[in-house]
Amino acid sequence: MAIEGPNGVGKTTATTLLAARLRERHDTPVHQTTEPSDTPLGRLLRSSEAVLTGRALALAIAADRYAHIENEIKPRLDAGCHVISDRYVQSSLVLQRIDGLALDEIWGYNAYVLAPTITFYLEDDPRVIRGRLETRRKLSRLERAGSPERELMLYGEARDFLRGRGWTQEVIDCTGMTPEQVVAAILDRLDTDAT
Ligand SMILES: Nc1ncnc2c1ncn2[C@@H]1O[C@H](COP(=O)(O)OP(=O)(O)O)[C@@H](O)[C@H]1O
Ligand SMILES: Cc1cn([C@H]2C[C@H](O)[C@@H](COP(=O)(O)OP(=O)(O)O)O2)c(=O)[nH]c1=O
Repeated sequence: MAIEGPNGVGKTTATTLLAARLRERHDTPVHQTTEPSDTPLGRLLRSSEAVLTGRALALAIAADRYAHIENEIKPRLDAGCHVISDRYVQSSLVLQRIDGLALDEIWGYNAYVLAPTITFYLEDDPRVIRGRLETRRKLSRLERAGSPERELMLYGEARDFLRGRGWTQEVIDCTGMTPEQVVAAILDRLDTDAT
């Protein structure tokens, strides 16, 4: 499954907590991962954002994603793990648009990825998200170029786009929720699907 949403909404917090709660509940192993991937290529991308922009970044991010799927996600799924990714294709459908690309072009680079069983989109009041970003010491180039309002809007468009392609998606309205409550809402939805 994938956890998505604007910078600062709480993706990493929720992904980590969700992995912990799933580990407590199930015998099935849980693998927590992130994009860009935790590999030399992923780390290179994170440190190159000033010089890697637009189409070059979109292609490099897509290459990292395909390698992530082949080398990490698929083998874990084949071994029977639950895999939770903090960011996935939808991040490209939002961030690469902020970087000047059209949705169709970005999708063209990502069209062969493995569709998640479900994607959770975290949303919150943009003022709350902005308040959190202001406490970060250093914002990335794309964090500075975008805004919580714009990212929320573009995530909505990404969702419409993927709905047309049959992807299973769920919005979690995190307004006023603690991380535990956010994860409880995700687990509720997973339990509903399981019954
Ligand atoms: N539900 C929440 N309520 C209050 N603060 C939160 C919540 N979720 C995350 N945070 C805090 O907000 C900040 C950004 O969270 P993070 O998980 O890093 O966001 P993201 O991965 O989406 O950029 C962190 O300081 C985190 O502790
Ligand atoms: C996953 C993904 C990341 N990125 C970029 C945005 C950021 O500059 C960088 C790192 O992502 P980000 O999640 O913001 O990093 P961190 O975990 O350090 O907060 O990768 C894209 O441009 N497109 C993508 O699809």
